[in-house]
Amino acid sequence: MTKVTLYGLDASPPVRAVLMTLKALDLNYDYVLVNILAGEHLAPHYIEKNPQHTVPTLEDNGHFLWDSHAIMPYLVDKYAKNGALYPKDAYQRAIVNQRLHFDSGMMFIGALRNIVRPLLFMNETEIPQSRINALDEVYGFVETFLAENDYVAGMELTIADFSFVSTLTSLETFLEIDASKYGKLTAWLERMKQLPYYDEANGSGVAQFSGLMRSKNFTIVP
Ligand SMILES: N[C@@H](CCC(=O)N[C@@H](CS)C(=O)NCC(=O)O)C(=O)O
Repeated sequence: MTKVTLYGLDASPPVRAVLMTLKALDLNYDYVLVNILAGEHLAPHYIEKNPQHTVPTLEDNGHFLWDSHAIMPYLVDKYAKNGALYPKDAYQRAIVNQRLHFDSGMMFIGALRNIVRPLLFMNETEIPQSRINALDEVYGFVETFLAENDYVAGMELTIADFSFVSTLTSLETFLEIDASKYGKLTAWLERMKQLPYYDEANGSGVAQFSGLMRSKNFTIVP
């Protein structure tokens, strides 16, 4: 029987995106905690697996792969009974890829990491308002993606939804999603929360993330 190993911790958004994929595919997996807050990702045995020392990392049959945006397509291509989560049609797949790049570059690095890294690793407690404004811009883009779609890359659930929901629910720690302004985004979030594996794969981890951030007693400054 197939068994893969995921290295990570629940507070990490890209780890949660991979957890949602594993659950959606109903795959057997081992989960190895890598506590990046305690520096465990810098241990030589972890760097041997992933020299970029990020979480998540996937181990499959002696092979190592990192970056959630590479891991999720791999899992679907290799293990899904059907390709719905990562469509085979070239155009549909390209749309999913575009969304994955949007998450990777604009939402995760451009918006979230810009806020989180100084709080967690540089002992800063003030967040410039301009970084919060970047979140509003992101919410606006996602609202546009959802204008005529039930899910972020079309009418069907895909791995792009897993990336988006893990990042967006984390961004909410810093800027609430205003339902009157972002109706489609709010409705999609509710749809995602109905998934049977949502709480286990994303809900509890995002609560940990949010608690950790709030423990830094940050303030937003002009
Ligand atoms: N694009 C990567 C981002 C991975 C990432 O930056 N993870 C953070 C935790 S959320 C991390 O491992 N930080 C520790 C480090 O960069 O050394 C992905 O989607 O997997």
